[in-house]
Amino acid sequence: MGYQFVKSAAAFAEAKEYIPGGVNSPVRSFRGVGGTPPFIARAAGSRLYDIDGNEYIDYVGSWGPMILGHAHPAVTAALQKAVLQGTSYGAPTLLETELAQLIRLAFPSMELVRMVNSGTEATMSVLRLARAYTKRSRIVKFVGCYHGHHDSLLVKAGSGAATLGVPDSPGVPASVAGGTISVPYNDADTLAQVFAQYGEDIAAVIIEPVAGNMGLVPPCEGYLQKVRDITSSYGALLIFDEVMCGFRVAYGGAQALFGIKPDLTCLGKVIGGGLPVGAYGGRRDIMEHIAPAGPVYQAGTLSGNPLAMSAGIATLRTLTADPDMYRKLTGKTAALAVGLRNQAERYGLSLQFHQLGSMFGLFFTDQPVYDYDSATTADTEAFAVYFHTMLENGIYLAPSQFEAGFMSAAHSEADIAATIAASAKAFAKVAERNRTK
Ligand SMILES: N[C@H](C=O)CCC(=O)O
Repeated sequence: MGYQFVKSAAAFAEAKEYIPGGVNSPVRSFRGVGGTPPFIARAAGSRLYDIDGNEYIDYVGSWGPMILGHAHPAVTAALQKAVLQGTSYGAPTLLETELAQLIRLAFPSMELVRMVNSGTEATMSVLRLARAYTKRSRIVKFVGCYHGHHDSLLVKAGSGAATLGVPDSPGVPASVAGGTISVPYNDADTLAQVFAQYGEDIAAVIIEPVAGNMGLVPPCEGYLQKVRDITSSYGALLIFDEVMCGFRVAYGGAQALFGIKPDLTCLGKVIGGGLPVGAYGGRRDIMEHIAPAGPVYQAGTLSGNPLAMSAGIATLRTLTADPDMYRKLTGKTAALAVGLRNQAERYGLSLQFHQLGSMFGLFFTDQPVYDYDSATTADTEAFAVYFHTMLENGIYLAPSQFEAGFMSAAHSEADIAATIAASAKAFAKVAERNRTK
């Protein structure tokens, strides 16, 4: 008997009566691949369990935060301890300073750190800061990079927006979007041209240094240094959005991996251990413009929430307790990459498989993928066939090839072998579909 989604289908129908599209974030609806999203009942280690009783090896990891796996004992113990002491105070705690210290140890460029509640909030706040600090108005972003859903950055966005084909959402005022210039990722020449034209009015460049929201697209060699040089020469700030790749491609994120020092950095996901959190930080002279140290207003009732801080601290301390943690994460992800590539080759499929640290991405195209346009040469129908075959064989992937996959410390060699075996079946189906279409 294969996987059944009877209870999930009923739950989805009921959810649509109360929640727009039945979900609280569009990508969860499976709109890009079709079908019913499994409603999840619980998770442990590398596994998800849905309300129909199906079990999955999970490579979504709640879209990145679950680097230790689900319900890791260190995280659940920290949460159990914290919850008994109250869930929110709206007042300073020692936990906030402790997490800020851990973040600065990992990301020395973040001399001061402000906690917020999501990655969107971090990128939204950091743009206000950049505009205030530089007294300039324009922002540059990269086509296909996604920095959350606030107005200034929901312009040529990746993630759910690209998946759904609505890169510019209705409701984003033209006057706001007009202040954001979008340029292709991995193309330093176009960035230089934009600066030649608008450089005196560009407050900041915001970039996912490893683009995880158009699938996984790493920077070309030397590219980030060029972006750093261009921004510095015009006095614009360089903002690394490491919400996704921070603590993923290396403990110190892309800035440690590639040796580039941004002026400001945004974090989220891993630093909350699965609870809602975000953070931004950077050069002290810039961050001291944030209220109450300075005049740039930004606030939050739940910012620095003790549960989120506790889960984040437990996660970062567990990550550093094992000196071999990142070598193992990278090794497992590489083993998955090799296995998938071999299976794809066996079925005569041309795929682009990218991997960096514990992140990976897979594109059904024979073209090299280095930016949004090349990513969208990928065959989304082939991906949908692959995705559903994987799901029905117990492998839970992001329901879009324009989203990265994530390995966790909890994934075992047996999990990886099972994933490669399921991929053989899925690639066979894609090859069959290609023959008959
Ligand atoms: N790519 C998005 C965030 O990282 C996926 C999560 C979402 O949109 O719900």
